[in-house]
Amino acid sequence: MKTSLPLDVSLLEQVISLAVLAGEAIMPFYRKVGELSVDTKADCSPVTEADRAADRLLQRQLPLLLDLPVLSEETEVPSYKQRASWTDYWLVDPLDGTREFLSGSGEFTVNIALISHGCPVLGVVYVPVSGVGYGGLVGGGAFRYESGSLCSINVRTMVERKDNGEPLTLVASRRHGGERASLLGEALSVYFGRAEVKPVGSSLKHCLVAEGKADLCAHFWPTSEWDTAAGQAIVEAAGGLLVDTTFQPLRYNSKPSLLNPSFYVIADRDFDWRRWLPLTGEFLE
Ligand SMILES: Nc1ncnc2c1ncn2[C@@H]1O[C@H](COP(=O)(O)O)[C@@H](OP(=O)(O)O)[C@H]1O
Ligand SMILES: [Mg+2]
Repeated sequence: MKTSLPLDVSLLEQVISLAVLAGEAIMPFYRKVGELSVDTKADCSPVTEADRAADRLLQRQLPLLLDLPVLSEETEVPSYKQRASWTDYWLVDPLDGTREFLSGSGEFTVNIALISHGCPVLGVVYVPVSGVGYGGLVGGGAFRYESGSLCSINVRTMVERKDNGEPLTLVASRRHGGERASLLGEALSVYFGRAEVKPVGSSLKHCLVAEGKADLCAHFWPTSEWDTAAGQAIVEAAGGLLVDTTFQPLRYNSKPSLLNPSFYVIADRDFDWRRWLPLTGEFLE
């Protein structure tokens, strides 16, 4: 379905600027992370004042760019009846990877996506600790942001990977479903000679695929729609895919639950991954 939103690089740059501001709201808390009080949400995941500070900023600023509803991990989710009428909306995880934030690993991100007709059409993932960001306009290119400038990024093909002598690189959650990702890595190494499994927190996983540093991400643990939407836009804009285990792209706001199924992020969309990947995605550890 064609969107009527004014999608261009200027909008993407403005969203990146907001993600940078959200990062600036988070960083003072990160510098004194040992002193932060941590609350636990219904899904047992942690939340802190840093998540809430970034959320407040994005709730205020995003509608000034495009006056649309904002659905966020840190704000009460409207009923499905109410949400179902939305054609376009902002979908936000103000601090993705809160466990990584608390551990001090730096692998946490600000995720902002624009959804139109159930599909991510624009996405930004920003890493406050490094100051590096990623942006994607589906059909309009993907970019890496650093020190105020953007450069184009693309996924790598399996042939490019092989020609460069790189092992097949699989990224997976640092904390969830690790056993299953390791087994998949072992199985793939039988076919591809060498396969490395890299544990990475948050949506950085998707960005490593988008910028040609990884070939695959396998996520066999529940996530919510705000965890994947921005990364999906970036990966698709860079030429890749984010699909469920039947190889259908993830859709958004299409059911009462906001939980995603298991998914794969795929760099080379023309490679016959169906031959090599498990086609069931039960959330097994
Ligand atoms: N049981 C569960 N249900 C829903 N989402 C879950 C979950 N366990 C983990 N997640 C999501 O997975 C994200 C972390 O993914 P990863 O392990 O790949 O880094 C968390 O993001 P937050 O840190 O934003 O809460 C959280 O939203
Ligand atoms: Mg998250």
